Parts: sequence; C-alpha cells; structure tokens
Amino acid sequence: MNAHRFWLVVPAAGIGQRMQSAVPKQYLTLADRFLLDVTLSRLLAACAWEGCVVPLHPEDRWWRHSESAADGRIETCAGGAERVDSVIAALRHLEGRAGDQDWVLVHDVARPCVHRSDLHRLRNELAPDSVGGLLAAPVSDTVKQVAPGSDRVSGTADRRQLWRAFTPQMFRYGDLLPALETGAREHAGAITDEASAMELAGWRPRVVAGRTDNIKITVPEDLALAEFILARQDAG
Ligand SMILES: Nc1ccn([C@@H]2O[C@H](COP(=O)(O)OP(=O)(O)OP(=O)(O)O)[C@@H](O)[C@H]2O)c(=O)n1
Ligand SMILES: C[C@](O)(CO)[C@H](O)COP(=O)(O)O
Repeated sequence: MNAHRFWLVVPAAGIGQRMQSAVPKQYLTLADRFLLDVTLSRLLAACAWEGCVVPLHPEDRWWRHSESAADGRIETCAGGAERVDSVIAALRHLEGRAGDQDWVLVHDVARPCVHRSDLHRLRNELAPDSVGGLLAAPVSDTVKQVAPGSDRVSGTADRRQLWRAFTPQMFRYGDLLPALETGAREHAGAITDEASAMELAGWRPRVVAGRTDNIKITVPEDLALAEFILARQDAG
C-alpha cells in the first residue's frame, strides 16, 4: 500500500479583532512564547509532515521575531482577506509538489492546545477514507436560535445532531483546492472551514471525536484558559 503523504497548512494571517488586542492574537504570549510558536512546535513535534505552509498577513511584522521563522521545515506565503483565501493561497503555494491524493491537514494557528493523540487519531482513522474529515465534538450545551440583532429566543436546536467543528480538518489536495476555490467564488462568507467547502461540493466529511480542550483562542479570556490547559497537558 502506498505510504500516505501528509502536508500541514496553518492559517495565521488573521488580525484577531475579537481579541481586542494591539497585537494580532497569534503573537500574544502563551507560556512565555508567541502563541504561534506554541501551536507550530506542537504540530511539528507530534507527526512527520511532507511540508508545512503558514499563510501570514501581508503586513505581518512579528513573524521575523518568532522561533518558527528559524525553523527550516516551515514555509510562509501571503494570506488573504478571509481564512478561506489564506488556505487557498497556501494550497496554491504547494502546487507542483503536493499530489492530488496527498492529505492536507489545515489547523488554525489559534488552536495551540491540540493534543498529539488527536492528531494521530485523525490521521490514522481518515488515511483509508475516501473523503476525509475533521476533529469535532458533540455539543454538550443546549443551543438556542436567536435572530441577528435580537435578544429573544426563536427556537431550540436538536443538539443530538450538532457537533462542534475543530481543526485539523483533513482532505485530499486534489479535492480540497477546487472545493475551496468554488466555495470562495460562489458562496462568499459561507466557507468558514474546509469541511463546509467540501460539503457544498457534495462530499460528506467524517467527524472524528476529539478532545474538547482543543479550544480556539478568540476572546481575551481564552488565553488564560489555554495556559491552564497546556499546563495540565504537560503535567500528564
Ligand atoms: N484572513 C484570515 C483570517 C483568519 N485566518 C486564520 O484563521 C484562523 C481562525 O480564524 P479566527 O479565529 O477568526 O482568527 P482571526 O480572523 O484573526 O480573528 P477575528 O475574527 O477575531 O479577527 C486563525 O488562526 C487566523 O489567523 C487567516 O489565516 N486569514
Ligand atoms: C475553522 C474553525 O476553527 C472550525 O470551528 C472555525 O470555523 C474558525 O472560525 P473563525 O471565525 O474563522 O475563527
């Protein structure tokens, strides 16, 4: 059986608006390091990768001060206006090197707590799959529907059918790039993750149950929570 090849894309071109900080959140300090360095070092230490591409904001002026900038395994490219554009840019950066059947794992740089066991499980469970999929977890809270601009509940979702999407999301290079390009062109704003583009292209991604401590650093209180999670993970 052909050995599977895995590429890593880590979108890091956001501005972290919801974090309300002067510095883009990927460059905030987490455990005395740039958040970005924590995420990238954990990903690269956990598994073997054919290559790693990190899309950066075109006006990023912090990268050159990061530990990751000195890591020869990491390539950078210019990100785009939306997350989907940054991921497309990274995949185009791999054109000619990544084969259509190669797996691409896309992981938010804003998710530093991803556990190596989840990375191994995702790769091992999806490597034989014909579609690919994502780390996810069933919703444990009741989910209310509230119209934009309203503060009144309009309904309660059936949470038995709801999962929280995490990253990495893992799809074949030859399937993912066209799905993202079509999604970005024809469904602007609806492509919030790789799986949504694949779904719109008619695929049915698999969910692989992952740890719920794989949080995305989005608002200020997430940073202290991530520090706690990492300390607990490191304590074993
Ligand atoms: N144009 C963009 C927007 C986001 N991202 C990346 O996509 C991930 C998830 O996005 P999000 O958490 O929304 O980050 P930001 O867009 O920076 O946050 P905000 O929406 O609060 O500005 C992050 O690692 C972010 O750096 C990206 O590479 N390119
Ligand atoms: C990709 C993602 O992390 C899956 O939950 C999420 O869609 C990113 O959303 P954001 O608004 O770009 O942070």
